[in-house]
Amino acid sequence: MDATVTETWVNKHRLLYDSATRHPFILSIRDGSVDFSSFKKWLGQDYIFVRSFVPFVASTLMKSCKERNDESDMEVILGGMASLNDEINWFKKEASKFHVSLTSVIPQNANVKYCSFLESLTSSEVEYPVAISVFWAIEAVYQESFAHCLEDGNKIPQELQETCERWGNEGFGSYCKLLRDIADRCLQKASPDVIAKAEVFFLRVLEHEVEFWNMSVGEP
Ligand SMILES: Cc1ncc(CN)c(N)n1
Repeated sequence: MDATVTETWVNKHRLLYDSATRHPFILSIRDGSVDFSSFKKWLGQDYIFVRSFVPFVASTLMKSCKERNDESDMEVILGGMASLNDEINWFKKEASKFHVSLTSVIPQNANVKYCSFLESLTSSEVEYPVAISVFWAIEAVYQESFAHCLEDGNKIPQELQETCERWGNEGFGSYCKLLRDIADRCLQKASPDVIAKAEVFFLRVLEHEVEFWNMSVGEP
């Protein structure tokens, strides 16, 4: 069988894809050497990110409703919104466990840039295949990263086990696969221009994800 569009992208951009999904921060969680102050920094910044992610997902849901497409798209995206609601509550719980005050987190440069990138994609001018591909890529990076942490031989600190399971669990993996199938189905029917645009945005997601991890391990 021919490779799907997203498979082609991942293979073609393997180096960047691996930089996003096998980042030193993730590897340090897996091997237990993680610096807890980096983890706390990531926690506070990611809470802000997830709150900005919600309007983007809502705009993707709107685009899906306007398209004449498979009815199940709506359910999958709606399920994604519900899982983001859980994610927000989880961040609040985790922040209080780690004594991180979410109200005093100052968004760092990489986060601000990533959030404004997402905001630009909420425009109705951005085509559904582009938006759904971006949505898949964002979720897939976390799924692949944390699933890697959980693979055999890990030395995840006990306090971070739940974090890895949140995105590395099988259910989240199946949800990402559904998003990927939707993206591939839309891309298959899209014009060459739209496919090319979606690929560029896929690469930008990977770059933003790398910068986000870098920010978590960086100073201050
Ligand atoms: C930066 C980032 N990327 C992805 C996810 C997964 N929703 C997240 N929480 N944060």
